[in-house]
Amino acid sequence: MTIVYLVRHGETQWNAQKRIQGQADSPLTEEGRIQAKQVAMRVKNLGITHLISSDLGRAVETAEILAQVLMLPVQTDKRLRELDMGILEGKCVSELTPEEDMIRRSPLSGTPDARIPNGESMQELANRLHDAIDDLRMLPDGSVPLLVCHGLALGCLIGTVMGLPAHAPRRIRLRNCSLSRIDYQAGEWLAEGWIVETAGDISHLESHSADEL
Ligand SMILES: O=C(O)[C@@H](CO)OP(=O)(O)O
Repeated sequence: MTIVYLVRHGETQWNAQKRIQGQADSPLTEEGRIQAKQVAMRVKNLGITHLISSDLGRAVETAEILAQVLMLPVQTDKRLRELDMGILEGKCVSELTPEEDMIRRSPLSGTPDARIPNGESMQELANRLHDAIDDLRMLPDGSVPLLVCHGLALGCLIGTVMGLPAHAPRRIRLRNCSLSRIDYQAGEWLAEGWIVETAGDISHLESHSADEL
């Protein structure tokens, strides 16, 4: 069985301002760095063997804090990036026009093939994420990778592992530095494939952690 831990990056300046990042970026806040240290302590004794991060700065910054505790190098994989949110990246949610807000919600509200102009669809996001996790099955036996990734990306990954379509409305909360786990099971009793063990656990965080936009 392959075990994969999933961590959403720590709080960023734009998360705190409710400004849309997507594949744009902003640095962690002080709170975000504290969250990263707390999740690092949580996973310290879980036998993590590989630390793989989205190549966006906020994920790498979180992964580097984990790396100091886990004493592992950080590898990056651009397939773990957040949903490309096209023309809305850099905008504050509170400043969106009603039309822009409708566009923002469209990929998250059950509309197949919806995409923010110049962005990507949830199915395209799901495809690259599943390619990334399927590659993890090629790691040597006993490997336990931890991925540092993003809110919409992890929500889509967990939803699709559970059999929901990529465009299904979001029904899971993934706060900054929440911890999730998926396993690849190949036993006789249960359907072969990825299964969700834990999603969105924040019991290791000592103060407020923000939900996604
Ligand atoms: O891109 C963003 O602004 C948010 C969307 O939820 O994602 P994350 O902060 O997890 O990268």
